[in-house]
Amino acid sequence: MMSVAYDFAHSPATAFMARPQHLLIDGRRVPASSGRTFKSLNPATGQVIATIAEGGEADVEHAVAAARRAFEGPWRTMRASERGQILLRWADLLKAHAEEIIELESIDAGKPIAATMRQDFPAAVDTLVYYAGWADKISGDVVPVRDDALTYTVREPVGVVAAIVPWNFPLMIGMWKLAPALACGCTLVMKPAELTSLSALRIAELALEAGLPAGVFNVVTGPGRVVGDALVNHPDVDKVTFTGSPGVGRGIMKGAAGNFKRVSLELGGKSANVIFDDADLEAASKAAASGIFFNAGQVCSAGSRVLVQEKAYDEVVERLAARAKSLRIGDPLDRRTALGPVISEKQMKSILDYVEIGRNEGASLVTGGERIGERGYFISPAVFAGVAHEMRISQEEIFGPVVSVIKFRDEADALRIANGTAYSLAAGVWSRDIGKLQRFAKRARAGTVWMNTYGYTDVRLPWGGERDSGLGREHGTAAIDNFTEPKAVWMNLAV
Ligand SMILES: NC(=O)C1=CN([C@@H]2O[C@H](COP(=O)(O)OP(=O)(O)OC[C@H]3O[C@@H](n4cnc5c(N)ncnc54)[C@H](O)[C@@H]3O)[C@@H](O)[C@H]2O)C=CC1
Ligand SMILES: CCCCCC(=O)O
Repeated sequence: MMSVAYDFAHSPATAFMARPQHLLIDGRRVPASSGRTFKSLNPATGQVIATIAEGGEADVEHAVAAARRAFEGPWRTMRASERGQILLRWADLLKAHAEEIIELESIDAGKPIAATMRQDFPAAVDTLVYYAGWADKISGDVVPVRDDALTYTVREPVGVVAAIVPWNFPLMIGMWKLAPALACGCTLVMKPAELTSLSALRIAELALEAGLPAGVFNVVTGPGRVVGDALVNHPDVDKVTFTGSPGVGRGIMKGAAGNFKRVSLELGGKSANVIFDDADLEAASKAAASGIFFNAGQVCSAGSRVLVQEKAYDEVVERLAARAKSLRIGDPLDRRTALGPVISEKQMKSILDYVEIGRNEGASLVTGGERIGERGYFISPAVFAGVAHEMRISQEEIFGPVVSVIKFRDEADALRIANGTAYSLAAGVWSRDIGKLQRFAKRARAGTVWMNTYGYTDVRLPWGGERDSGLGREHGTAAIDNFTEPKAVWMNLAV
């Protein structure tokens, strides 16, 4: 899709970033009411790449009002098949602008461009096409209750949705929220993470080109504690769909109580990747390395704990360290790069603090865990061995390229450790014994379990967890339930 000789300096993405990045409300790019802006930095260089409108409460008010008008007007009254056609046209436009969008996302989020091309962009388009197909297939049932009545159900769009998106997969996770909500007939106000606003603004422009009516999809950029908070507390927002930290998630649940708006939360993770000593250790170690170092470990379902049975422990530690040392670290726009920077100086310091914590707790740092260079936010991939289950680096989400390798005795011990954190988003298990695999999957507290593989997601399967990993599920039919409300109808047939 993108040749190595691609000229980024004169690319459409560079031209887009050079424009003042206004909000997108009611079909128009408008400056923030306050006129204030903030700078967006390239995590690979620390340099300013764009000037973004800093939305505030007044802008949220305008956006929610526009979304309400669009919901009560063109979008809800449009034929569902026509909604689906618009979403398909949007998908075609995204594909026609693939290079620009991939470049934008890679620069803005510091993502290795080969990964954005292979994972983020295709997953976003697949999600949009999948839910475009759903648009005219959301139906209820006729439920025969009594002879003198016609009783049936319908599923109706929940209304105006606030979508609050994190910085680790802005395009993909943003589309996980956008596509089903729009297919169900809802309208949205999206608040991208302030660190990664660009792809949301660009795809919103393309949605208008595809024929999405003004006001159906609005983007208000700006700080979470202002714009996000205003959306969560807004009385005319019917639903909040959020992906981010458990702390913010708790605040959202409290704010939503005002008008009992619906809430779905995709939060943190500290997923265990469990390797029994009868597993294919080469395959398991390779997948375990990808499971933590993909996206520089900034993945909620990252396999940040690798649990290894006693006999295989030293070999797996050795293999993981070798993989970590072999990763090509560098410019996200270089297709050969495997590991890019983490998202910000703040995140880099947080991760390096955890490396110190691990050392001070007595874990053994086998490799990595240091800042690379002075430019950008690069951290060498870290492998900790001798990690005890109770250590902070085994209990707390680091959200960076740091893996804790923990030894276990038997199946019961593996399950106890795997289930022994506040999270339950995902888990992996490796063995040649199908009984072990199934017994683990049956008891693992995880929304997703991978057997002899790790990390895959697909919009057709439910995604999410419980406790500090969230509330509810995204994807598949779960998303249709998220963005619609069932209504029962009784029609009297008595003469
Ligand atoms: N379960 C999942 O799929 C994912 C979960 N995460 C979790 O998110 C965290 C990393 O992402 P961050 O952006 O640092 O999380 P964050 O919670 O700080 O921010 C996420 C989003 O919430 C907004 N926000 C911040 N404060 C807010 C408030 N008071 N009210 C409303 N919105 C607010 C931010 O602007 C951003 O758009 C990690 O804890 C990670 O585990 C991240 C990605 C995926
Ligand atoms: C490729 C899988 C990414 C899932 C989104 C997350 O857990 O951060």
